[in-house]
Amino acid sequence: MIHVEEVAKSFQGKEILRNVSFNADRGEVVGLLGPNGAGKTTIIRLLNGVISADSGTIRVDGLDPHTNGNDIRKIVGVVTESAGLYPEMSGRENLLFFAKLYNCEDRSRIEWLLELLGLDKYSDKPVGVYSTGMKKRLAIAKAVLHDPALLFLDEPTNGLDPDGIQDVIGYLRTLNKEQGTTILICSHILYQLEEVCSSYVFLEKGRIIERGTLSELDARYVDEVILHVDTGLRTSDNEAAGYSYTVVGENKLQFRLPSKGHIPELLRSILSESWVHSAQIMNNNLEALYFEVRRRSDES
Ligand SMILES: Nc1ncnc2c1ncn2[C@@H]1O[C@H](COP(=O)(O)OP(=O)(O)OP(=O)(O)O)[C@@H](O)[C@H]1O
Repeated sequence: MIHVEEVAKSFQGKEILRNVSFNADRGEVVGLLGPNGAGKTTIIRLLNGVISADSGTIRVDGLDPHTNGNDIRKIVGVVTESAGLYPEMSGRENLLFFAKLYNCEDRSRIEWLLELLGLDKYSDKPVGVYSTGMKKRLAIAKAVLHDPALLFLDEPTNGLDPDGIQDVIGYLRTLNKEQGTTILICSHILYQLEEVCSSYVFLEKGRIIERGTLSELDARYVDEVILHVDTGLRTSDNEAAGYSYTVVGENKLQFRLPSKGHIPELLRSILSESWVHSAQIMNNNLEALYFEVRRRSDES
């Protein structure tokens, strides 16, 4: 669905993207993760045909954004920081206005989207009084009015509280599952969206430093397992089943194990002495992997 190969882009002689290559298959949710200024928004603008690449190949559903920008914009929805909503108009009026503008007026879809995004109760209120989260949700509704096959989201969780983030994750997951929408999400705090992404592309200073699914990244980057066990166990030598531990909180022990294969043996041993309420691997979530990928990239 998205094919990017060896793309380069400079602004005023300054290289912003270099040798950028990645793919997204139909129905995938890809997270594009990188710090401020890495070039994430520039990639969205290239994919959407708003700007052109200096070199390399870009295809969106087989189309070249440089020459087929208008066709691409028919099948793509974009959610950016500036949603371009009219504050004096209600949520419903905004959606109706843009649906007419885009030539896709479908009142039942507008009502469905207002309900899906939890805005039906506020649909008659002016957007000027909406909270940041409500505006963000309305921006998503606006972007998918024409039922796009592809959705690009630039920092969709900026300014949202934890409830708002959970809501956005839920809506994106529904759109992906129910409509089969392929989604590209750009963020510098993407680990909030870990539950919705199927794979990740890591961008740093305009270069792709890593890509893969969470389990592929886990296999590549997690050499030892840092395990936190919530247990009543205490031993005089700070060891359990031959593994040493450090106490990192009330009833919380931290073990460093050579691999996941050692976890059952360790837990069996602890359980024979005391209770265990939980055991959690701390270094294989997206946040931990993100920092590890960047650390190793800095070293090389
Ligand atoms: N039109 C432009 N003219 C000149 N420089 C630009 C232009 N657009 C982007 N840049 C520069 O390109 C770099 C990458 O910008 P971009 O907005 O793509 O980064 P980003 O990864 O989306 O960052 P953020 O997380 O802050 O949104 C920045 O240094 C930015 O100043």
